[in-house]
Amino acid sequence: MTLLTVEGLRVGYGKVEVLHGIDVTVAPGEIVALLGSNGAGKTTTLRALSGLEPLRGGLITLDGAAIGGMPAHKIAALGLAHVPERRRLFAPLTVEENLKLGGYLIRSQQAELKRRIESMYALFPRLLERRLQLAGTLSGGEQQMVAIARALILQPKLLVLDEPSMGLAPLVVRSIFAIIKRLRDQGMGILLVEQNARQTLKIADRAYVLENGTIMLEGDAATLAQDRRVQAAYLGGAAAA
Ligand SMILES: Nc1ncnc2c1ncn2[C@@H]1O[C@H](COP(=O)(O)OP(=O)(O)OP(=O)(O)O)[C@@H](O)[C@H]1O
Repeated sequence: MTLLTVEGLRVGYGKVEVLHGIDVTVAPGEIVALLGSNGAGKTTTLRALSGLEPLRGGLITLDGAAIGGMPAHKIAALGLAHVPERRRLFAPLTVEENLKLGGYLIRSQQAELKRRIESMYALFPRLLERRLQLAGTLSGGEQQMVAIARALILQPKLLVLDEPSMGLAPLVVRSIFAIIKRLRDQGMGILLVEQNARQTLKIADRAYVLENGTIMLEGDAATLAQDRRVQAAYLGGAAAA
């Protein structure tokens, strides 16, 4: 069964086409990595899936619903949650206020929203300790936890994450990746954009390598980690440990 199907996705900015017809699938309970160097089109792909960039061509299906071209809030309501690059929290608001904003689509159901926020504190106990702290004063790792928790409030089927490890210490990256694995094990589909190819290929089930808006390689993550082209371009030339 496929949760997300992307076929022939084309996106551009002005006169420049950035994605030249890419195909991606994600199954429930699967971590799929999207790797590629700077400017390859990874962020653009995630933004197009979430309805934040208009499509120039292609089909996107989420759990059987054609979502390509829908407005972002409708796509979110159908079960796709996006954790954007650099987290984009509301810095002058508290942790809890940020989580409440994540639940905007269920804001009329106060008891349910409260229950879901409590479940986020169970997943990220650190956020319970910091619930009244302003998001802008949190550490980078704590901010990433808020960004993920905020996306999870709507109980998505598919979570797309844009470089969650960016700027974080290795220990913090490990704990964020452990949470991502846990979500996968609960049946969520995960599409993960990362520059940190070595660690990402260790937790991913499958991966795609995007270069200049085209998928150059795809396959199961363990096989790609052994691929000489992937090792040369993304793993510093060394065999993946
Ligand atoms: N708003 C925009 N307007 C014009 N060009 C853009 C815009 N956003 C991205 N681009 C261009 O589209 C291309 C793909 O960018 P994108 O951010 O998707 O790449 P990326 O793979 O996520 O790179 P990085 O790893 O550096 O974040 C780049 O050439 C970039 O300059």
